[in-house]
Amino acid sequence: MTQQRLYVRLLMAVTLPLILVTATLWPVLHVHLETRQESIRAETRAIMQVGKDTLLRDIKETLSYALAVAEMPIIKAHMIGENGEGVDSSTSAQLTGFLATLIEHYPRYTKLILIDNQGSEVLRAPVGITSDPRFDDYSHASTDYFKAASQLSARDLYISPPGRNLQYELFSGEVVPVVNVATPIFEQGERQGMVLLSLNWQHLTEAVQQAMLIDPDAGVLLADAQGGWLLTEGSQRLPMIRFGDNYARLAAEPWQPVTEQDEGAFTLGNHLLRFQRLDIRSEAYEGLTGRIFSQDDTLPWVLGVSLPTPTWKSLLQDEAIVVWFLLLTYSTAVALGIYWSISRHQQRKLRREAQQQATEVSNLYENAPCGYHSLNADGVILKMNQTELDWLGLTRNVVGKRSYRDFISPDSLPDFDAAFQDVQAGRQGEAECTLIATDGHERQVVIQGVGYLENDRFKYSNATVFDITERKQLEEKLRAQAMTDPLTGVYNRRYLQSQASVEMSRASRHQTPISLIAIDIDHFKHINDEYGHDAGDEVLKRFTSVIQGLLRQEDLLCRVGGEEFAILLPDTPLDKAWQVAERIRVAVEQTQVPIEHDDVPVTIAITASFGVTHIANGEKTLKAAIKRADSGLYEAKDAGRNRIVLQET
Ligand SMILES: Nc1nc2c(ncn2[C@@H]2O[C@H](COP(=O)(O)OP(=O)(O)OP(=O)(O)O)[C@@H](O)[C@H]2O)c(=O)[nH]1
Repeated sequence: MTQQRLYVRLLMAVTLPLILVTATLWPVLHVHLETRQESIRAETRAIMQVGKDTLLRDIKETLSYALAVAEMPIIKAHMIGENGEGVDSSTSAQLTGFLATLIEHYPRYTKLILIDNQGSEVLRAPVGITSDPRFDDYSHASTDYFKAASQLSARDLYISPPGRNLQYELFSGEVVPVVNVATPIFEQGERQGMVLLSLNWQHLTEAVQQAMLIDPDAGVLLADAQGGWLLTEGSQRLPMIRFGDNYARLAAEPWQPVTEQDEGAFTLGNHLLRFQRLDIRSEAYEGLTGRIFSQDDTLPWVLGVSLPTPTWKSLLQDEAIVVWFLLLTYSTAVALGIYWSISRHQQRKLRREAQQQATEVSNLYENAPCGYHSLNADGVILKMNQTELDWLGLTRNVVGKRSYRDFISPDSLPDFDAAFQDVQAGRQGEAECTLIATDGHERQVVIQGVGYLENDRFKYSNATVFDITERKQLEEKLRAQAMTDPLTGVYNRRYLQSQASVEMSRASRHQTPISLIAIDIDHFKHINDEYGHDAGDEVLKRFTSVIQGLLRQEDLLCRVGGEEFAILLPDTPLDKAWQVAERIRVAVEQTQVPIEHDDVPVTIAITASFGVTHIANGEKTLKAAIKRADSGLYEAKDAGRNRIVLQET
């Protein structure tokens, strides 16, 4: 159970910090990601603008260039000459050189041709480059630009679709697409011919691409209205696509949204694609030109740029420091969590063990086989264990209210007070006392106390209380056994000796008489011999019982030998002692002791002989008195037994 709780805590320690740290860092990272996404959007906008500017600038320059050529007086004059009285050969050579210089100066133009109204070339630069490798007769009459430009007014322009139809140029064996720009030449209100200026489309698109690839991750898209790919290089997503391929078919997914709106941006996979449709006919050219014509189905073009969008993965890959910080934060949080779980588990374990120990100690204290208590300087109970409370029949309410002395028997109080004084002085104190419970029950105890002092001032005492009642009772029993005869229960000779000196000195002090009777059962040997030893024992018991029934409390009956007894009679003169002896003699004589002999009930009659003497004041020991009494006893035996003989001192 405890182990399971530890596992749950460890699980929480791992998951909770992860959740908390993630919850804290998530919004920050999210904002960071959004900022980066926003910056990517802004970057695509900027790249688009650069691309668009580059494209339109080159187109615009081409248009201006074509118009400028058509407006040049020398060219107009040359065309009038061509159409009329003829041209001067030197002027023609001069013009050819001039046009060749123009083309050489601007390498992005592949050719410049002056064409008459019939479609025949008048002049071209550079000389030797045909409009198409398949043309031999230099006639442009069937071309799209000738047909279109023949219909145009002054300053109108025709732009052919890039690389459409036969508008290619051959450079060093490589065919490159071109855009043909044609504009009519008017002079004196008459159409004198047209100017054809071919723009190297590859040159233009490379310039556009170069401008747009300011971010090496950028991908450039340029397609015509039909989805024809207008770049010489492939795109990032379609590296194999080449000029003229059908982008709309090869990349239907991004193409679809492009056809639905003029401009916009959308996310495709992990790329952001921004696009804009450009119709060069409607772009403003600052009033330089008249109308601009082209083939309707190829315009507008679509210019686009794609940039990889930041993802969580790319964000973390780019932000190595953030990743390390995150890992450090996570591992620190998890480590702290694990440390917290384990230390808490250990703490709980230690607390549980401490509680268990405290309970055990408390149980030991409360239910110890001895009493414990603490008293203040006035002897008032400050603390008492359950054992002692039970002994005294008290409840805990007594704490702080009752004095411990209230439960000490009056005869024990001096000993208790003396011991308590020792304790208050900082010494060990010990006293044997009798405790009296609320129900009057007495208990013999030994109290061992020790005092606690602060700055030599007594604060409280701690005492251990041992119940010695049983020991006392045992001692008493042993003491009684040591003083009594085990067969008859009367006192023995030792007790007689010790007690006699007490009684004799008391008699001497109070000047009172004291007497001694010696008794011996007659022919006791015969009883033993006749009926057996057990019967003799029975006689002895009955004999003492009869005598005790005739004595006072203070008289002392002792068995001093086998069948010999003595009675010490305090405060008794000799004549009274004789009367007592006579009373006993008669009673013994009348006693019949019933016994079983050979399974037959029989009775034994007994008699006894007595020697009686008085103990004089001043006699120090009993010895002489015993001797006298014995002497009387022997006389009584000798005289026939069952009689009393007095022996004067
Ligand atoms: N049954 C029993 N006999 C005891 C005990 N103590 C002593 N005796 C016996 O008491 C007898 C005493 O006998 P004796 O000293 O000869 O005296 P007696 O037979 O009484 O004769 P007299 O005193 O002359 O009358 C002995 O046989 C002892 O063995 C005892 O505790 N029990």
